[in-house]
Amino acid sequence: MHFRPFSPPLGLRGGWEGLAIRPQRRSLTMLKLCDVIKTYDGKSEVTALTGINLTIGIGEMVAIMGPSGSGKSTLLNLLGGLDVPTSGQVVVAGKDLAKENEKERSLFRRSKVSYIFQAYHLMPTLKVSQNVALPLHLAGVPAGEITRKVAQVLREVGLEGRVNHLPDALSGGERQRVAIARALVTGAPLLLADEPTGNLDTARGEEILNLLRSIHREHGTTIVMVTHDNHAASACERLIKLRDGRVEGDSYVAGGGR
Ligand SMILES: Nc1ncnc2c1ncn2[C@@H]1O[C@H](COP(=O)(O)OP(=O)(O)OP(=O)(O)O)[C@@H](O)[C@H]1O
Repeated sequence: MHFRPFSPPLGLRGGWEGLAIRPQRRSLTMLKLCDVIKTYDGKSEVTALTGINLTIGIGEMVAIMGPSGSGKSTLLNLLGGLDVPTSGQVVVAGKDLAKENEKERSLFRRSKVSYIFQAYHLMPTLKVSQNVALPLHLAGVPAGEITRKVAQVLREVGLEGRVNHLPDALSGGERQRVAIARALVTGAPLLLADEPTGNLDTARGEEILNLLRSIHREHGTTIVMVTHDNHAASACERLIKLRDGRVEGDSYVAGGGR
């Protein structure tokens, strides 16, 4: 991978915010973290994140890497509103999530954030089309609209021939494509991915990365992906490295995200 150092060029002393490969989107902020600290209470207190400051623009595709225990999952949980910081601010799509109650955060998550995971997390007793339809049913979308949207996203991920299969009858790559279709169907502007290629062989992993890149390009979805894999990270435009709960590096990837 070739990284461009993450420092503003002359004339952009205010920072990267506003600098754009596609300026109409990048000038707007999707995620902003200010002085974020996250500690977990237990027998002894663990500080998982310590003083994170980060801005991610609308339409960016970002990889988060770091050793085990460096705080990647904790960060992803905060970005998705699944957890709140111990102190500091996490603003997602203009909303300070710590100021919302659990019900408001849950409604916010449903419309703005979608997830994919290493282990797919599909409902084993539901067919492909039913798995993909689930978030729309939960949101009370009318049946006709659900049928149309599900067919559309299944076409987009190349699974139109698998609508009536159960997850068990699919390959790992196909299961991840179902999970991506389920993420896509709500039209959420932020997609959080936790090791999305972690269970796949190289070829299947490449297909998933290509699909994510295409979603990012076609829909302008902001994608934040935790990964241990350098190759997966190079599919992104920007790499944020965590170590010991801090941002150790933040750089743009030459040719990433294309
Ligand atoms: N619910 C929790 N309670 C207590 N400590 C936790 C909890 N979740 C995470 N931690 C601790 O916080 C630190 C950061 O954990 P986190 O899971 O965010 O790291 P990670 O970079 O995602 O690790 P991995 O790559 O192994 O998944 C670790 O020291 C972990 O043990």
